Amino acid sequence: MVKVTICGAAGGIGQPLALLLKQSELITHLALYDVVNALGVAADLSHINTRSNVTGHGKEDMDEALKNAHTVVIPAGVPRKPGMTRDDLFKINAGIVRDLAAGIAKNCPEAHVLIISNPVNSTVPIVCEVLKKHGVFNPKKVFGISTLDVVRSSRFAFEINNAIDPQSTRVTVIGGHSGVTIVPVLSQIPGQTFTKEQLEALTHRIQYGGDEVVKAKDGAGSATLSMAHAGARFTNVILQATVAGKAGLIESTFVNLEADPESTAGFRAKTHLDYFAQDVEFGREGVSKILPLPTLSDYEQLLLGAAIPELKVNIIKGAAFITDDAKI
Ligand SMILES: NC(=O)C1=CN([C@@H]2O[C@H](COP(=O)(O)OP(=O)(O)OC[C@H]3O[C@@H](n4cnc5c(N)ncnc54)[C@H](O)[C@@H]3O)[C@@H](O)[C@H]2O)C=CC1
Ligand SMILES: O=C([O-])CC(=O)C(=O)O
Repeated sequence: MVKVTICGAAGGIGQPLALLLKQSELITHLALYDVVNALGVAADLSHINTRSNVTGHGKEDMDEALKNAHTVVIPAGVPRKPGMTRDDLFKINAGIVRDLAAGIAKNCPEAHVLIISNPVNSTVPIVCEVLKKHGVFNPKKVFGISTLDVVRSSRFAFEINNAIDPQSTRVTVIGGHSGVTIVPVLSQIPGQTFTKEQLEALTHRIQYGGDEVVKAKDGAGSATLSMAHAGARFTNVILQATVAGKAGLIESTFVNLEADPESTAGFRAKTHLDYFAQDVEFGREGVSKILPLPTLSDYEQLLLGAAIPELKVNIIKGAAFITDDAKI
């Protein structure tokens, strides 16, 4: 039995993500949890002729939705409106993610937890702290989904240089998932021939790709379809590695560096960061290896230098939200 639960399944991301995951041969049970309309979305999706069973779970049914899940994907929470930063979402989303993490600790403590809800740089530490409080934290199994930054990098690079195949070119994106904390390592794209101006414009567009969508949607939310694509891509990688046992799969993702203490010891000593987005190789248990940082150009070194202080503030804010007397 491979049960995948989506929390926030009736939302802008949740619905297309559920649709994409309904295509997966590796999922036997797709559980859709939301505080509104989960039953309707589940009934609709359940008519699609693939093998997985679909169940819908409303507000009072979180425990059943999460019970024995193999993987939990979390796009629950509010999206941005124009003029907001991702950090502005903390006020509402921190509490939502905290309560879902407590539900995971209780109902599926062994699950792989894939977090989409923003601000990812803070919501991932929140989930980890809650799981720690319940004594069930496994750093190899908690991931911030930063795949949309990777997807945008390949697509935007292709728009400048058509020789780069947008589907097969995987760009490493390190740091975090907001503004200057997003550091695309474009120097490592094979055959890249960007001018300095192109490189700077491309980097800026990737760092602020989310704002491009927020502005275009003009008050109706942020990226949903491209995020569902990115979320399904990452979830499928996790399932391929953990269920099908496929070796050698690599994606950039925001993780707790305790997932691979040996290979990250030097980086942690230098930066004092406990979380970072970096290329990860996956295995049966989740993180198999956090790969060493790729060689960075001088420009990318500067970007990393700018990312670290903001990342640190975001991480501390998330972890500090789960205090000793936090209601979990
Ligand atoms: N990691 C990334 O790259 C990206 C992250 N996001 C983030 O994803 C989140 C969701 O975005 P959208 O789907 O566009 O928002 P949305 O508002 O369309 O959907 C969110 C869903 O979460 C549900 N929800 C709220 N509280 C809940 C709770 N306690 N338990 C279960 N479900 C709950 C809502 O009822 C709603 O259906 C936002 O925080 C957004 O910033 C969005 C795009 C990219
Ligand atoms: O920009 C936002 O608020 C949503 C997001 O994380 C993205 O599109 O990268």
